[in-house]
Amino acid sequence: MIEIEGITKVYGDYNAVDNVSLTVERGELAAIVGTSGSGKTTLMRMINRLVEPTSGVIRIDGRDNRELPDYELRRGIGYAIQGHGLFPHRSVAENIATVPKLLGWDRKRRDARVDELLELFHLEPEAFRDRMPHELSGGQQQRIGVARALAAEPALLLMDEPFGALDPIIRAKAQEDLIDIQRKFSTTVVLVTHDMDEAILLGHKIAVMHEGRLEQYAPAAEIIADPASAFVNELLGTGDKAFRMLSLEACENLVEQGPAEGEAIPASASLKDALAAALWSGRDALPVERDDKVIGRVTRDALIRRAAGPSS
Ligand SMILES: Nc1ncnc2c1ncn2[C@@H]1O[C@H](COP(=O)(O)OP(=O)(O)OP(=O)(O)O)[C@@H](O)[C@H]1O
Repeated sequence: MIEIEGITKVYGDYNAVDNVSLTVERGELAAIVGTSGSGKTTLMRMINRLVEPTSGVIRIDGRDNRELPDYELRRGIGYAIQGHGLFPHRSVAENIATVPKLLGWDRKRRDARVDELLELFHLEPEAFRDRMPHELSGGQQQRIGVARALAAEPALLLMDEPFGALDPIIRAKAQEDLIDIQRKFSTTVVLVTHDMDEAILLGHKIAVMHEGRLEQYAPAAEIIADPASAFVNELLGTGDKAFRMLSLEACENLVEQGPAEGEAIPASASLKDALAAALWSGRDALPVERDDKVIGRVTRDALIRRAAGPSS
């Protein structure tokens, strides 16, 4: 659990982060979102003390993060950044094993962990462990960057725009990987992004920053239905709200019995994807399937009704 209490960072006479308080529960993913220069990165870097706060306290699992020397604190916290930051003259395996080595893990344990992580990120260990970073694609480098951050099984992972530079397809894959890994290991994650769609997809809670202040900290559904300020509303984009609402729910929540023709949609697909498929294929209803078996249908009318805001 991370408790941020009244944290402020002043540069000159400018409050880059202004009296922010929020708590991230253990095993939760908090997405910090906001415009450029709103203080997202500064706030996150105060958690692992890459930036020292001007005032306020940050506690990690109940302990003030100033109790440990900063290098020791950072060994216990995974950190992944945009552009991955891999060591160019170290192999993939050496990069991933950086923190385990500092922590004194023996060779056998390090090698096993490297292979385990490569497999987790769908990179064949035999083919990848001895490559150098320049022998990888951008998307592969990015995955190695995240694997390195996870290597010592940190309970806490900080990610600063980790998928910012990826193309949309690789980005979607990397986001799925993160969701799987976060669930599997119950890692507490703080992720900085300027992309509201990414925040809604990944965040159990979303922190909206504006000019150093925290405008709202709440689950996505609450932020969409009840934005705390004009700025939050603007960031959500009024025109996109209906679709954002639909993106939060899976088809299985809207399944009904009845006829439907054509290609089925998976029960785990979002309502937004279902509406898109219905509109694109001109169908009034889509079959919904789970484990290759049709379990019912979703209708276009029901999807449209579900997209209506709270005031309608
Ligand atoms: N070391 C520094 N010295 C002076 N000002 C700084 C320093 N680091 C950040 N700032 C300022 O603090 C403000 C917040 O910066 P920060 O990097 O936290 O924003 P951000 O929300 O992460 O932005 P972006 O999305 O563009 O990365 C900015 O106005 C920035 O110029």
